[in-house]
Amino acid sequence: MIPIVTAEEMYAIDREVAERIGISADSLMENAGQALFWALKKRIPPAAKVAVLAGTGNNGGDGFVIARMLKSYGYETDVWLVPPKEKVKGAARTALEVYERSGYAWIAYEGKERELAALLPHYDIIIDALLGIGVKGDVRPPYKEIIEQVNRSPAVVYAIDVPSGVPADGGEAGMAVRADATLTVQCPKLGAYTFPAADYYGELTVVDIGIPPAAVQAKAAARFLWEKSDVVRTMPKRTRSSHKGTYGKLLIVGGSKAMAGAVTLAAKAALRSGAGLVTIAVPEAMYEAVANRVPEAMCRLWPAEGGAFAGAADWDGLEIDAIAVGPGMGRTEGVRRLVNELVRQPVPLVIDADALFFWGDYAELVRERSAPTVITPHPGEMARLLRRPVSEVERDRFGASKRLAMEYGVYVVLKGPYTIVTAPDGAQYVNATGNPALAKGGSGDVLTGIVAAFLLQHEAVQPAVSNAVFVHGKAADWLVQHGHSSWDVLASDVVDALPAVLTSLT
Ligand SMILES: NC(=O)C1=CN([C@@H]2O[C@H](COP(=O)(O)OP(=O)(O)OC[C@H]3O[C@@H](n4cnc5c(N)ncnc54)[C@H](O)[C@@H]3O)[C@@H](O)[C@H]2O)[C@@H](O)CC1
Ligand SMILES: [K+]
Repeated sequence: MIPIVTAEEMYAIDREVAERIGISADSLMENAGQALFWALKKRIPPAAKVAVLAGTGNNGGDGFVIARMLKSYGYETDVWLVPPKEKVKGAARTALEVYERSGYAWIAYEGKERELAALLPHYDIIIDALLGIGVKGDVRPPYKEIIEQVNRSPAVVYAIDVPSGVPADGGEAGMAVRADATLTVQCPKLGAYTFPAADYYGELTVVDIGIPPAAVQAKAAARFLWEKSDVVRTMPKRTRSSHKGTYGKLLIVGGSKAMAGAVTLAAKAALRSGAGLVTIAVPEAMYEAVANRVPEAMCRLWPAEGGAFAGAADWDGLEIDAIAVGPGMGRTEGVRRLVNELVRQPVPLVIDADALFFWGDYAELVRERSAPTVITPHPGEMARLLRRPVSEVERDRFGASKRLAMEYGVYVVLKGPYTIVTAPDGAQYVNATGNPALAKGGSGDVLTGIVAAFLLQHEAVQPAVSNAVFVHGKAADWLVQHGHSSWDVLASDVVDALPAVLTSLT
């Protein structure tokens, strides 16, 4: 799990490292520049013509350490310092002076503006060390003009820490570097996972500069990238002595005449994800539509009214270990009553799609539940739950998820690129698998099935949910790597790709 931080947390970590642990700011910058250089060296061909663009702050300081190493290793490198030298202070000043004493020259941008503009299109590589996490507001001249020219240049652009001009914590970027790749220092910043900021990053690489984990833990909120190694570590093993009961009895409640496929997709996904026994409960009017679609699942017909649930459940002889409710069930009065009843059941519960529509009715009941509750809203549904505009949710996905999870004691899965799983204690886990192939009806139903199945098989809820989100995204990634485009993938293809993904995780 790689910690993800805000700019404020990163500064607090730096202070902790300098003041309590005793690694000076100068040493830290030297370590950072060295580590960044080795990461760049793997990517820069020996004959490349390189430009390092350095700004006023410590981001520019990183640039000078990198530039010194590039020169020492024989790379043809021009180093442009944007501000007048006297403006460079602290650790960045040290890095600049060490560079000079190593016998290397730099070019002052002031007075040579036209020269840089003429040269930028001719570099093979541009290293963007203009502005880091200290950027405030819209980028001012002369950075604005330089960034414009960088973005027009055909060179490969590597951004140091963050693409210059992009707010570290996310949000609108005015003028900002559009990097081919970003090498971020020690911890990715929130903006790397928040759109539109994330669009500027290109491929993200985290470069460890040797900050002790204790310093990060002391100063950063519990917010992590959930990676493949975390999935492999936490996926439950299936034992030889197991039987179908070991893996749980899942009830999936959903469907209406207008939306027959959702519930069968969820059921198939749950079975493919290892659920022991799956029963689907659908309005009785839907028998034709679901019968034998998933022969491995059992089917319950509950009272219907106008093609949707009438509101009554039938628990007769039904044994269940978890419930998933929502896929394709519509938003009728009957559905409202039924969802209210399901929330009262003392088993783990996944609430999705139309069942979330009635959140206002049963949110207080959810707060009192003793079994875990997982809700899986997309940003539009999330906005409704919070009674806020969607744009506000999109700007602050981390904050919005955390408020909801902590207020109601639920696990929140805020869907979208970089789905965030938030636990009731506020800890957050970001998923980086998935691609635009998932932007299609049915994707959410598949996810609900996987989440519910994993809940039944994992000891702890958060790994179950995060693993489900990871696997769901990975299945879509597998498809586009194996003959599919991101246009053609169907939700049922995602289910069919689960075997390939699951075998790669054990
Ligand atoms: N000890 C540390 O603090 C470390 C910092 N590191 C690097 O230092 C960076 C942070 O350093 P700083 O805090 O100096 O921040 P920056 O390097 O982002 O520089 C901030 C400076 O840029 C200028 N600026 C701010 N907003 C601007 C705008 N809108 N338009 C034009 N100019 C603007 C101001 O002069 C400001 O002082 C990180 O991103 C990382 O690259 C790394 O070296 C690791 C260690
Ligand atoms: K930068």
